[in-house]
Amino acid sequence: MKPVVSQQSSALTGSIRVPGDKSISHRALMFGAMAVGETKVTGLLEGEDVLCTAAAMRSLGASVEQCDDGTWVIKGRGVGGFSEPTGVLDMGNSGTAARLLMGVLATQSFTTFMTGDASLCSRPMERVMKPLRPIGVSFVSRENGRMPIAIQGTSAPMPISYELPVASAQVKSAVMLAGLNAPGKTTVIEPNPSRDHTEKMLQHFGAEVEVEETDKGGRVITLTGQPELVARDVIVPTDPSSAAFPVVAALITPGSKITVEAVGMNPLRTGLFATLKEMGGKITEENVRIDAGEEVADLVVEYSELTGVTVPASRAPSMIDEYPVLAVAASFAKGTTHMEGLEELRVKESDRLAVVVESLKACGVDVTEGEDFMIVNATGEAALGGGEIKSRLDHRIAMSFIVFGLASQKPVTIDDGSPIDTSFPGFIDLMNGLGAKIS
Ligand SMILES: O=C(O)C1=C[C@@H](OP(=O)(O)O)[C@@H](O)[C@H](O)C1
Ligand SMILES: C=C(OP(=O)(O)O)C(=O)O
Repeated sequence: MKPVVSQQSSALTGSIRVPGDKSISHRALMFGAMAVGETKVTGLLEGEDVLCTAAAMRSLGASVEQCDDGTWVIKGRGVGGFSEPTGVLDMGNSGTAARLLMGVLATQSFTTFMTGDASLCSRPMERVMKPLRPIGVSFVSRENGRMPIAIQGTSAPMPISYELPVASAQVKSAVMLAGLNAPGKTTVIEPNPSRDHTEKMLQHFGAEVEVEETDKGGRVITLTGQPELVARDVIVPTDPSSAAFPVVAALITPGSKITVEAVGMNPLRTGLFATLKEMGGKITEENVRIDAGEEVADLVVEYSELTGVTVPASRAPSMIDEYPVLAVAASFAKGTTHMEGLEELRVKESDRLAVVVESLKACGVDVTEGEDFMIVNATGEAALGGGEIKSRLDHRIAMSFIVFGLASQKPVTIDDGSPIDTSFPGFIDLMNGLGAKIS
């Protein structure tokens, strides 16, 4: 346990760069390990979640090394070429690592055992097992589809077509990764588009992936199986989900003006920035460019008097990990912020809906919890603070309430800041470099 105290800070100023994108980093390691040749990755997030993926790839027979200049080099095994690991794969705290790997392992003709920490072992895996079974794989899990699990991969995979019942890039990616090693075409239909890093990066590695928009705003993704993936260099952009914390911190801490450089601006990831602008947040995108196929911009952010808004459910997939920190921004805004379509928050590292509501209440905020919505009422004055927050193995809860404490009247205490290392190593030092008072 690493307790953290966050105190009212004077204006945040300066320029920072947050670490690499977590979603893209996992995929770069996995796809590099399935490609033929040597893949070089720059800007990889060296957070615990991604390091679990690196360790899993090594256990499956790929070579994954970090060079002195910070580049990661992966020597891949080909799409169906992994070897049976001798031990249990430990995916730590990472839902993305576990679920994407279940897709990869579904078509490897051996049995893999997989586990994770207490948070990951409480998260639903049936959502991935259900579409994968018709491909030919079988699973043994704890009750209710919880990890640890055993994955008995098939040597004769069948391609499938699957319509996602929830907007989940992890489920979409698991099906696509299983389809990679099946003959013929695998199709995933998503009613509401989720992050498209798997589609983009598989194309980058030479796979045939077609994406069609439907009349109703959904997407049909078709992958042609059994391509030879060819090693490619990957430049990982910085993570908009990590940029979210300094951005909200600057918006709510009076007098602040900061620049967050080279933020990944994939349109399926930027729902939070759109929402904060609607609330009156002064966020300017400068130097907008395309870096290695992903959109990137420098964000200049100034303290702003925010106003409450209604955030529609349709926006949830593009900001699914950002609701905890949006709820913090809403606590310093004038009026009511109504967030809808939040059912997926209940199955993240913690039940983020319940934990955010409980933590906001501990900090004196007027908040209402519904089955799939949250309403925050605030006056626009500095929120009270003073709460003692339990981070519950959830990095985003820890960082969100550290940000809260920077602008609240009383300090906020977090019982354990160590989960932050899963996605944002160096977070506290980076924030303190801007003038934050976090100890
Ligand atoms: O595919 C990904 O990289 C991710 C997808 C999202 O999860 P779901 O697929 O469960 O929505 C997100 O919450 C997670 O942080 C990363
Ligand atoms: C939900 C998250 O990640 P994962 O599902 O990979 O654990 C997150 O980073 O907020």
